[in-house]
Amino acid sequence: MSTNFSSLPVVDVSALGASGASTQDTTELSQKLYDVFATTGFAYLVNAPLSFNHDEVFDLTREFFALPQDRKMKLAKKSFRPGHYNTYRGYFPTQPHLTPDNLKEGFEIGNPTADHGTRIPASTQKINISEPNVWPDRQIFSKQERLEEMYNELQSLASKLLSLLAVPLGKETDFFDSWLDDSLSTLRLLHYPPVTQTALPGPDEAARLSCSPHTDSGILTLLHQDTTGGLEVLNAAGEWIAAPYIPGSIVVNIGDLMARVSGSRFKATMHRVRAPPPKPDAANDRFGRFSIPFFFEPGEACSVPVEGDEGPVVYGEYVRTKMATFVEFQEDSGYDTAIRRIYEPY
Ligand SMILES: O=C(O)CCC(=O)C(=O)O
Ligand SMILES: [Fe+2]
Repeated sequence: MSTNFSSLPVVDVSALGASGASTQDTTELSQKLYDVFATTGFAYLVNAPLSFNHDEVFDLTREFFALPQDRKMKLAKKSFRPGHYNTYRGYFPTQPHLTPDNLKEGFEIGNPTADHGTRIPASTQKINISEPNVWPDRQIFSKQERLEEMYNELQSLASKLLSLLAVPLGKETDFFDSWLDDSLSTLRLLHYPPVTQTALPGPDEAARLSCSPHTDSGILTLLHQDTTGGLEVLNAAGEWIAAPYIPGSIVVNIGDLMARVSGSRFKATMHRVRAPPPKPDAANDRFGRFSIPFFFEPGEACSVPVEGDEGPVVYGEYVRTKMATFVEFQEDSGYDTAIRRIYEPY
């Protein structure tokens, strides 16, 4: 359980980009990160060393989601299109036939430079977590290379943050290095469509959500969110604290695995997203909220030592156990039949 915070701390990470950062700057940053992960479990990072800004990242996201639905569905995971080979990477559509508090579509990519030649073939595994990425044709989506660069930069930023946590956690400085061999990190573009004004709750009604309360499962998450707002984080008193957009910031939070590795010193804090209201110029802008979480994860074969537990966790097995409970990863999500029922009733 996190502490009783009323807002999220802001951490300046400029020391990560400066080639001449002093040892003192790095030690201070490392202590600061330890403190926020041990209290709120969530923070805003500012001055991160990235080559892209929010405008670029959200223009690219918009370009992807503006593709015609049939082009996006060509990239759909097998659970939505049984004839497809991709089980883990690719597109997932909104699922209005399921609970309404998870209304989102997304596109997920893994390590663009991974060597897929030596991996277990998809046919022997229900979910192939190390499969290659799938992409739209370059003629209809021009930003594949840029997204791959973003993935690599976020992986590098997350790796630097992780390495700073080794010493305050009482580990050797290179403790986490081997974790990142064949890392399974995921970059996920997300679009939460707007809900109608009438579907939004009144002042005394429960929040209408587009992402239900959860903790993230991996090491840590780096999140770009647009200006819409709606992200909320649960404090120890059981209050949902708003985490609005802060210009130029990235939200960071601890995942379940890292909380276990730290012997519960770090907090994997519960969070959720409120449904976005319609845009004032809805006639010209049909989109709701965009966000881009980057889930930083170890390699499939990584043996993760968790404190106070029965033994190390092999990361690939951990992911598969979790995935088996997610409806979008069932062999047949019911998407095709249910969507036909909703849109083609006769
Ligand atoms: O969209 C957001 O702000 C948060 C998304 C999130 O928590 C997730 O995908 O795990
Ligand atoms: Fe999350």
